[in-house]
Amino acid sequence: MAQAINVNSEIGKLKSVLLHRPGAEVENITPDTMESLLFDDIPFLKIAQKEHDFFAQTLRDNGAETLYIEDLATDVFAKDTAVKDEFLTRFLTEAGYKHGRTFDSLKEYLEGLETKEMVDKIYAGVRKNELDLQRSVLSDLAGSDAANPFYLNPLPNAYFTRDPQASMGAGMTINRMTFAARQPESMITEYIMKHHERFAGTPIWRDRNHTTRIEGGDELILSKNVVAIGVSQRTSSKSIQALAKELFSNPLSTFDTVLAVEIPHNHAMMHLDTVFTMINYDQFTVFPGIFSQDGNINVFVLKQGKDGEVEINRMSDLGKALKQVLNLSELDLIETGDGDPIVAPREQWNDGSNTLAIAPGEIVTYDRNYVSIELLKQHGIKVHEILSSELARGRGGARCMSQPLWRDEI
Ligand SMILES: NC(=O)NCCC[C@H](N)C(=O)O
Repeated sequence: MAQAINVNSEIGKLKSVLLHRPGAEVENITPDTMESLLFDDIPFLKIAQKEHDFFAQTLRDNGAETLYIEDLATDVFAKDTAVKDEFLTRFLTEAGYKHGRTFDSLKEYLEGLETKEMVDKIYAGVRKNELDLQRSVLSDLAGSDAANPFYLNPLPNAYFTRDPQASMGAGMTINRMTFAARQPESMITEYIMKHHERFAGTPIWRDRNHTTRIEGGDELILSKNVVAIGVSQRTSSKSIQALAKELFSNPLSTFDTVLAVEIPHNHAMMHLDTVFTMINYDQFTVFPGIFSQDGNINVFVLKQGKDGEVEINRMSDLGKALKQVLNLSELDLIETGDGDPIVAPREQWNDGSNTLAIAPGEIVTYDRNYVSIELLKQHGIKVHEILSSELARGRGGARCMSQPLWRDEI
């Protein structure tokens, strides 16, 4: 079987990447549900799609294959109705439906659609008025569920393909996500990884059947041996340690070091990649707000210890830790918004730190963060600017919107 995934850095030339084009799910965000759906505003879908197409075209123009997760899911379910049936049963069960009237009607409704339409519906959500059940299900009429106009909630964060899974070496983690709003997304990944011929034989370092949480925005591949993982609002220290153990012991893994970086636990900095990205062999973007007054941060170097256990070394200087684990003599940490107390948090909020490297020293980033962009250019970085008026309202940038599947070695 041909290897499907090869990601041994954040910066190797990008050859293949997984995307999701925002769809009807974005138009199912309402002012009441915005917060629980992890949005700060309601994007204008038509423009968001144009911006996303521009992003995808930028990647293709620079030599990357763009694969859409919704197309891969459609391939899987169109090919095998038993797999589609099993997926729907599990999807509805995880959404809280047991066999019975609502479960059966939802399943029948989704099965009755063309497969691509069904996949789009899984993302968009199913409104109650799409099924004719209103007078026979008490929970539709009374109690807290009655207020929700959806039987299946929309998945508007799906265009942030970075998070439900993470390519790592030749394998992948399929993630148990933190919030209910995003948990269903990684089930779609699970079915693609298990059943799409392109991914047959791909090692899964960690699956989603866990109670401890991890999200791809926290998983950064620094080299063939080193991953950095954020201890964040979305990723717990327990899951990092468990993943480290797996990476250190699995013969298919080349990783021997995990750098756990503890960042503030809040919505603006929900993942490590919202405050820190690798853009060249020795250059990184960093948001200064993650450091204490004296410039420190909790960084933990995890290595293989005795008897299959993990050995942990605590540090407080991010630059020193990076130099140590990557064997670098020099390091260029480029501050978002040039470290200005007004510009830095403004540009970080709109994902100025969330750059996607498409080759060493060459990145894609939102056009709106012009102070950071100018600074990056001064540091010798080649910048491809993408449109950001609507996409940014979901609080994620170019790295968040992409899941590399193949990068050339550096
Ligand atoms: N890697 C990332 O930072 N992804 C951005 C995710 C934004 C999305 N609204 C979320 O809160 O999960």
